[in-house]
Parts: sequence; structure tokens; C-alpha cells
Amino acid sequence: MKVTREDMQLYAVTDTQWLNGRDFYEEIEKVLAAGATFLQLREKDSTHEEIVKKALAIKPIARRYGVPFVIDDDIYAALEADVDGVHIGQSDASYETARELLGPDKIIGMTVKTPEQAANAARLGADYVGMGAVFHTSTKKDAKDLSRDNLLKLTAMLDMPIVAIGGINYDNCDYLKDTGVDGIAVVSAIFASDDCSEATRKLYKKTRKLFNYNKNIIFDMDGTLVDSMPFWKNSAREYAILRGAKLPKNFDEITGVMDLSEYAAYLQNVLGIDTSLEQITEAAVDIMNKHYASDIPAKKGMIKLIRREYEAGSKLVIFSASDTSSVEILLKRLEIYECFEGIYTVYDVGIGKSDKESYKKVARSAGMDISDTWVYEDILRGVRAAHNAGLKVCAVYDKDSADDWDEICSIADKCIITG
Ligand SMILES: Cc1ncc(COP(=O)(O)OP(=O)(O)O)c(N)n1
Ligand SMILES: Cc1nc(C(=O)O)sc1CCOP(=O)(O)O
Ligand SMILES: [Mg+2]
Repeated sequence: MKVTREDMQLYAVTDTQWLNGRDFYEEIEKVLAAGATFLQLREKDSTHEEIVKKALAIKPIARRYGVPFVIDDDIYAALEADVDGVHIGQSDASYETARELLGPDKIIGMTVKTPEQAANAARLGADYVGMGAVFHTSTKKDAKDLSRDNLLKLTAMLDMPIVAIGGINYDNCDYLKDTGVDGIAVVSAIFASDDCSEATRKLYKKTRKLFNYNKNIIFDMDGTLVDSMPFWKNSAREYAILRGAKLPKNFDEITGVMDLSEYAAYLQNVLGIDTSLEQITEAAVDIMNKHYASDIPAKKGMIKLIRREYEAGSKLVIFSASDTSSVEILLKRLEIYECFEGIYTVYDVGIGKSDKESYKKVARSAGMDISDTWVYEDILRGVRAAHNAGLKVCAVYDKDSADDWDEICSIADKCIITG
């Protein structure tokens, strides 16, 4: 797992001392759900054993949100807990020791405060650097302030993800605009707040604009935004049985990833049913629209994610294998209709999701630049095609594609697991 500049946007660093009795793991979950893009476990009063224990508990939470998770200082804890990496400063283990211990794939972030340290981090190939303290901070008593001039000198020397740290909060972070840093790392601005969710959400929105992370998102609906696959399976079965088909044992498996035109061809050519795409579409849309209007549940966290992206200024569209009327009914019921600028379906695009041209066509029609566009998708062939089209892909776990999950994650840029 390697680091991008975008990962640096809002880097959350833990510190239990700020929590005032609030539950550590619950607060971390809230912070990730509200948009933190990177997480560091930094617990100066914990023993090695306690750090490993905490890291093991945080790891699945960070995985669910697809957020890189590193440990401060303790390279052996990073190894034992098998987290994504470590952050080391000048008085910690050396980069060489950390790399040797953790291997080539783990993230190693370094603190940089002088031109010599910057040159060293570049030469060694650090995955990102942290620079500070840009403002005075009471979180780290021994942190020396870094002047703006020195910050500019350091960022000019480096071509790698850079995060600023030290005393940064919602009101003063504008100071970092056009300084060459890619984001902010904060402890107290998030964890000292009585409402970590709200503090993170506000910082996420502000830093998105500050660091110019314009985002376009092409969202799949079934299996990604909503847990509708079981409903589709039932209606596919219902229709085939109604038309007198004898179903093979693996009917669900075969039809589970089909769009309606593929399903029609399958019924006609393989099961010998005298039907047409029009008849199937009409019947399926009828059955499914009743469910979209009433009981198909949103996947956990998805409404929050969509609202967060919309409020942060992302441009969102749906690209679905369902009918436009179904998409409209669902988005209205979930009260997120206004978050989407457009609805595209494989039928009006005229190309299925296995073909990368379908995603390119949607991006073009929506006025989205391929390099700024993310695709949220749950099925392997969609993930593969979107990736091959040059789009960034966030894979969303769906139990129907569980067998493909490892392959999906090997292709996608980010993987999230919703409940
Ligand atoms: C993102 C980030 N940047 C800098 C630091 C500081 O690391 P270090 O200099 O090792 O000081 P301690 O945090 O260990 O006190 C950091 N932790 N994270
Ligand atoms: C962990 C850390 N490193 C710093 C550095 O200058 O390297 S300042 C710092 C503490 C940041 O905490 P807060 O966001 O509460 O100011
Ligand atoms: Mg350190």
C-alpha cells in the first residue's frame, strides 16, 4: 500500500489524553466515518504491548474505511500488529532499519524539519513526510516552531506527499494554502473536540477546497449504495419460474452479475424461454420499483459518505444497470436525490459495465475529467473495466462478490467494507 498526496488531506493522529473519558475506538470510528484520510496511532504513555493491542483493535476499523493506518515510533509494534506502516522522527529507529524490518510494501513516513533531513528523506525514498510545528502546540511539548520561510524551502525540495503538523485547526489552516503541503495532520483539532464527527466533517470540507482535491464520483447503485442484490436474485428467480423455466442449481450465481439484457439473452438462449428484453425489463422494473420505494436498505455509512462528498463540493452521478425510474425512486426515498447531478444507465449509454468504454462515456457525458474521477463499484468486472478506463476505483464490499474480494482489492485504489 503506497501513499498518495490525496491521502494527506486530513491526517488524524490519536492522543487519548484529549478524550476526556470518551471511548477511544468509538471516537476513531467517528473520525474515519466523517472523512479523515489517514490515521496514526500516537500514544506516548502506552507500553509496546498496549500499542500492539490498540493497533490490533483499530486495524479492522481503518480497513473498513479504506484509510491507511500507521503507528508512531514503534516499528516492532507496526510489525507485530501488521498495520500499514510507521511514522518515524529523527530520534526514532532509522529509515533503513524500519524498511528492513517492515519490507518494501509498508508505509514509512518521516519527520522533516531541516534541508538536510528533507534531502535524506528524498534519498531514502520515504513514502511521505510530516513537517512542523507550523503553529505552537501543547500536544507535543518539545516541538519547535517551523517558520513559513523554512516550510516553503522544505516543500520546494521535495516531490512526495507532504503533510503539515503542529497546532493546526479549522481557523488557522488557510495559512497552509499554496505552501506546497498536501494536507494537514491534527491531534487536538479533532480529538479534543466534544464532537469529533463534526470537527472532522468541517475540516474535511475545508481542506478539500484548500488543497484543491476536486472530486468527481461515478457511483454504482445496486450492491454499492444499497443492499439490493438479494432482492434482484429473488425477482430474477420469480420471473424465470413464472415463465416455466427449469432453473439450474447455480442460477443465482450465473444471473447475479448480469444486467437485464444479459439476463434476457440467458433466458432465451440457455433456458429456452420465449421472452424478450422488453418483457423482462417491464416485469423486473415493476417488481423492483416496489422494493426501491419501500424496503431496500442503504449500505451502512453510504448515505453519510454521499452527503459528505456532496457538501464538500464533489460532483456525483449514478451509473447503474437498473432502470432510470428505479434509481430516481430509490434516491428520493433515501433523500439523497439532490446530491446527484446525473443518472446514467447501461441502457442509455448502450455499453455494459464489462467494457471500459462505458465508464469513459459516462465520465465524458458528465463533464468529468478522468484523472479526477473515482468510481465506486462492488462487482469485479466493473472494478476492472473502470480501472482499465484510467479511473480511480473505490471498491465497496458486497457479500455477493465475496469470492472476488481479494482480486477486486488487488485492482482497486481503495477498498471499503460497509455493514
Ligand atoms: C505526520 C507526523 N508528522 C510528524 C510527527 C512527529 O514525529 P516525531 O518527530 O517522531 O515526534 P513524535 O510524534 O514521535 O513525538 C508525527 N508523529 N506525525
Ligand atoms: C505529533 C506532532 N508532531 C509535531 C512536529 O512538529 O513534528 S507537532 C505534533 C503535535 C500535533 O498536535 P496538535 O494537532 O494537537 O497541535
Ligand atoms: Mg517519533
